[in-house]
Amino acid sequence: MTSLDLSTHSLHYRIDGDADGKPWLTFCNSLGTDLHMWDEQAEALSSDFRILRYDLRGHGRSTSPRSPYALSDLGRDAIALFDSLGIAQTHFCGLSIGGLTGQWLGVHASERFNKIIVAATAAKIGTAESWATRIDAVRQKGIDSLTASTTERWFSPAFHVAEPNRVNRILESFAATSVDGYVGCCTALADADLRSEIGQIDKPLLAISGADDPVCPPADLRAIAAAVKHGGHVSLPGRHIINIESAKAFNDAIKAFFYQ
Ligand SMILES: O=C(O)CCC(=O)CC(=O)O
Repeated sequence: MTSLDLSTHSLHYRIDGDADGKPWLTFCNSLGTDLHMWDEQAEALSSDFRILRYDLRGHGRSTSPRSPYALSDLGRDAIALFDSLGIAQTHFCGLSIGGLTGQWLGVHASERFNKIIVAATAAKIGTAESWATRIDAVRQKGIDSLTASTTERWFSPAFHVAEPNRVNRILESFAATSVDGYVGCCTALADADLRSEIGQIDKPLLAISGADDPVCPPADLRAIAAAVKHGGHVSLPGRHIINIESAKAFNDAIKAFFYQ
């Protein structure tokens, strides 16, 4: 297992693709998932990019520092990983809280990035109240108590019926998420509000929405694309975990963005 040890936690990561001068492309996962949510992107893109994927703190095989976390902590985790691997610049793709991390990085560490993709995210996700309710539920009843509602937000019923293995794989990563890590990321989400800052993002940015995403609807992604200096938006069929539900279209949109 490859991981970076920091003073309060360790970050598990994985690199795919050859080291022969190809540009770096970093993927950052969503709440309650792990780096395997990007398996279909890594497979499609690792001949063109050197792919770095990591598990958010408290997710997958990364350990959980004590909560609360701030969005800036998540951004600094990414920078620490780049520094330790000698990555001066990378493209970045993050979904939901991973996309919020991408926005924070675009504002606060623009020089480390080439192009940025943010998917199924917003400059502010949910409300302090909705996150407090989620934190109470997971603390009192455990992560499994959220599985049914999470599945409904993440995937269209038709996709679940057609692709049960792909859905079940990511639900296994959800079930394996530590309560501390999940709660810590919910605290970061409760406080994060980049609406007044994202206008500073000066790198090309592609915002990808799921047309039926009940968490971050297309209007949220359109707003990000409109706020940044060089933004574009595409909407794909599906709900929140759009890189899995519309994997081929997602990969095609990424390729078009990189090669345009
Ligand atoms: O997916 C995320 O990273 C946060 C947004 C959210 O509420 C995810 C979910 O539907 O559980």
